[in-house]
Amino acid sequence: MTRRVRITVPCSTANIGPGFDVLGASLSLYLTLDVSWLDGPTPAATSVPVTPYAQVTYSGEGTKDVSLDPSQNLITRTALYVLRSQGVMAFPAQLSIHAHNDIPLGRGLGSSGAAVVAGVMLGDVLGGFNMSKDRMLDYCLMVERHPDNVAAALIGGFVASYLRELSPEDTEAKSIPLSETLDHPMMGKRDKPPQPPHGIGHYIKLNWQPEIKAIAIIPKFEVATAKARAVLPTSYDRPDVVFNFQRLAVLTSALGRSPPDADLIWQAMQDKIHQPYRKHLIPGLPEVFATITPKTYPGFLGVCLSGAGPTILALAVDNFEQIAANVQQVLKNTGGIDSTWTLLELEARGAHVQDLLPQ
Ligand SMILES: Nc1ncnc2c1ncn2[C@@H]1O[C@H](COP(=O)(O)OP(=O)(O)OP(=O)(O)O)[C@@H](O)[C@H]1O
Ligand SMILES: N[C@@H](CCO)C(=O)O
Repeated sequence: MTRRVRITVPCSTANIGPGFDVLGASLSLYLTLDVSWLDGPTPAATSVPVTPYAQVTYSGEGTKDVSLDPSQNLITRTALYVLRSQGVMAFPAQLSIHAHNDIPLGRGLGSSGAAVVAGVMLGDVLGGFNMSKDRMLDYCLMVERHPDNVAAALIGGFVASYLRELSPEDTEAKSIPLSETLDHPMMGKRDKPPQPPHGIGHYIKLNWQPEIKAIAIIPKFEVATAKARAVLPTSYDRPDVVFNFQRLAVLTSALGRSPPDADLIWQAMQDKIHQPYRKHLIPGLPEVFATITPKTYPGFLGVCLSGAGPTILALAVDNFEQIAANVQQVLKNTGGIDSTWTLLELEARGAHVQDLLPQ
């Protein structure tokens, strides 16, 4: 019998100023997969075709760039990793996947995190594994190593997360799939990749006042996360670390208070760990940070780089159009950068799978 499901994954903003690789919030832009396949016995390891087959179609953001080859596409590669690590060596028969993506790629809104979460959920549903979200997070962290985006996209809401320190054996197992499964031409292999260690990622949902909205000002160019991580130093001075700790502790509570305290939040969203090193990747960013304060716009709460950038995220309870227009103008005038903007809300639900009626 043909089975049909829809997988919905929200975008996410990571860091929110001082919470580098710690804080994430899922927001109301989505990647959806409409999936159908012939539900039946899974192929035995010895009878699998070397090349995985799935009919993949795609619309929305990234249509020109994203590969439709299931052995190249991040979503299908991740799904295959989940399946193969549990002994299911191929996709089911007559698998068809239509991805519709509203999350712009390489802009700091967690497009890769959403693709990884979608891939893990796809592998789970195709294999019928019924994994818990905690276990899915382990799988996500085998592919995307910082937990902030994937934890927020998977769980939903405003999320703080950390990675457990792994034993040497677990660390070894954790390093295998990335190199052997995703970065290598694994699709020709019949070996079963190792499963992730259990409990790699830990998280807690934090309160976020629903009146706080996220204005995403999205420059019309991409910054690859790998490039934006490569510019960061490998060690920091103690005053800079303490500066971030102090603000991070305050911010995790401040965004949950009503009414939000604009002065407290604006200060608490300052950062010395990643934004100063990334500013040359986004011309005009220092001017944006210097120009817009709670004094210049009532209702404005704070501003930061979204994830690794280049999107700028302004939090506010009012004056959304004016704040967005001001950021766009500063980016244009000082950096020569064109941008679009959109108003997003916290998405509390996180990634989910919906059964659809067979056609
Ligand atoms: N829907 C998708 N389908 C397939 N691959 C995708 C999809 N979305 C993103 N990717 C892959 O992820 C890459 C972008 O990842 P990158 O980490 O650089 O940016 P980001 O996730 O948008 O930003 P950030 O991590 O800062 O939030 C794309 O170039 C593409 O390879
Ligand atoms: N915490 C990550 C998020 C980007 O995916 C970073 O800032 O590099």
